[in-house]
Amino acid sequence: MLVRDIMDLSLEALPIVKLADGEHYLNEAAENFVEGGFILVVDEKGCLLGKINRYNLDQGTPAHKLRSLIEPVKDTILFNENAFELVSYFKEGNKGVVYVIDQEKKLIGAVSWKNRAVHMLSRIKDYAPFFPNIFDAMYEAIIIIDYTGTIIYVNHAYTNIVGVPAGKILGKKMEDIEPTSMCLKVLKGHPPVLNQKILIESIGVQVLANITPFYVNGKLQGVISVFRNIYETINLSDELKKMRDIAQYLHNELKSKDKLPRAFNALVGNNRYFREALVLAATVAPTDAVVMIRGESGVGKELLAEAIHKSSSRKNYPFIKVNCAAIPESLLESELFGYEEGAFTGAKKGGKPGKFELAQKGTIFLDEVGDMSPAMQAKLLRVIQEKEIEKIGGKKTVHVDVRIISATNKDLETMVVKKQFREDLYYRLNVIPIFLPPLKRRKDDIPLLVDYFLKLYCKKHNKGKMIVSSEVMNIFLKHEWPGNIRELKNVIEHAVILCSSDMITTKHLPWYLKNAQADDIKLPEWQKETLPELVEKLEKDVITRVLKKYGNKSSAIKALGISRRTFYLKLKKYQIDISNI
Ligand SMILES: Nc1ncnc2c1ncn2[C@@H]1O[C@H](COP(=O)(O)OP(=O)(O)OP(=O)(O)O)[C@@H](O)[C@H]1O
Repeated sequence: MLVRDIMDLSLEALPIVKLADGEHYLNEAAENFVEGGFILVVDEKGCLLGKINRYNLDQGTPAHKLRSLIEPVKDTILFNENAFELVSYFKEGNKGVVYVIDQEKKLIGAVSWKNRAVHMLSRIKDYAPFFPNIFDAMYEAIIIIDYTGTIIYVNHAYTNIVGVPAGKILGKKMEDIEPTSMCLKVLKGHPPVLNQKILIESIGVQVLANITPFYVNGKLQGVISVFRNIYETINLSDELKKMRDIAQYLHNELKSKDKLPRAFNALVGNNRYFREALVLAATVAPTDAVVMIRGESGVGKELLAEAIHKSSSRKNYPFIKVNCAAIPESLLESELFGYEEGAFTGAKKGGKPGKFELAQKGTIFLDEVGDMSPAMQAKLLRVIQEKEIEKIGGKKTVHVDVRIISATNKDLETMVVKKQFREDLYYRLNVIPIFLPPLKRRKDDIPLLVDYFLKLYCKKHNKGKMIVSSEVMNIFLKHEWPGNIRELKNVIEHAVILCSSDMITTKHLPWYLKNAQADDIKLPEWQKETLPELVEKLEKDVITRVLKKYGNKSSAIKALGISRRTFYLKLKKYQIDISNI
């Protein structure tokens, strides 16, 4: 430790008189320094010239007179000196201050005998007996050689990393153990080594080392080498790289989050694959591209379609949804294209506009598009190609300017191969496919979604803040969520309505989730018995029941599908008394 590291009196705090150009200036500290004692004298460069007794000095004393009053300052120490030099000075009973100067004698500051670090350092010798324990606790290997090149110390980590017991090398010359050792080179004047990869040739181990000489009273005493196994470092740097990749990924995530238009705020989730889908959707939203959203029921396809619409130039025009699976085949055409008055019996007066017409300048969302009949597929293809519709019973065509977003849960590719879905329509609709992952593939989002829906439904049902118990959260995390986010949303609403406290517990869950939990609890009880024990129990139970059901042995043997001999053996084994049957 260097003196500069423990200096406690700064230059400004010292009473200084500066001599310059035949004049002198007292610094602020010196002007307030009214009591007896010494004022330090420096030249115009700040070099320490000596000290003057305060009583011999006042503002009016001419500069040339001051020089004759200067006495030498003995208590100085170099800025870069080892702090222990200073400690020994104070330990000798000296009180007061030691002035710190640099190589050019420029005054830098001072250390007072009240300095806390000085007092601590003066006690360090008390700790000296523990130094071996401290070094052995270190993760880095330490080896020390003295100025003759003799190995005087190695710690535990050294033995572990190098694999040589301390007893085999202590007291030996480094020259004999490792003639090419860097420690020897540093001892002979090679510059200190900092974080360098070094090969310990005698054992073929690569280490990352710091090797430095050490001095006492300015005299070289030896060299200390501190190193760690390079493989550890490689592992650490791999780890670091991984962390960097994660950080980069999160950074991109955040960036992409920032980039997502406001309409996407309705889609809650941070899962990587989910966010990637959103980023793609947000990118294509402002274009007029035809988008197909793929994913299981309840994953948020409609919500995403709406977000795309709301982030497009069509946002001030309608967003019309058509569920192609929910509308009977016979009605789908009139739903989509509308009809003229009198088109068929039962047709409304004045006719009816179709969804395409209603969506004029906006977006039509064709949900479950994979459920369309081949005839409807042909009609839809025509609308996409011609951008025109023909109303049922109508003679004219109507031009439509509508963006199409479709969605399906079906495996359209297989349907195309099996000729169940038109290939040309597939390519028209599937221009930009966006896949939304099912909830079971993004379970990391469950806590976030739970929180979101809790807030939503507590507000809707005028309830205070609620949380879910950890047991409930565990059930949620284990459940496979076949109904995806829709199911989770419903479960939370169900629980919020039933819960009258501030914590949702298992009793507020729908029965099937409660059962999932019950199954889990039962399992360990079952497992108290071994499989053969359970099989025997079941066998006895089945034989007894079959006997009771048929009332006679021959029918029971037939129903059980076993031989007469096996049957009697089992009766004996399980001590089944047939006289009661
Ligand atoms: N990421 C999400 N954040 C918040 N709510 C969501 C999210 N995804 C879906 N939801 C909600 O879940 C419910 C189901 O979503 P949506 O109707 O969009 O799913 P879908 O995939 O279109 O389902 P289906 O195929 O059955 O029509 C909706 O109430 C929706 O608001």
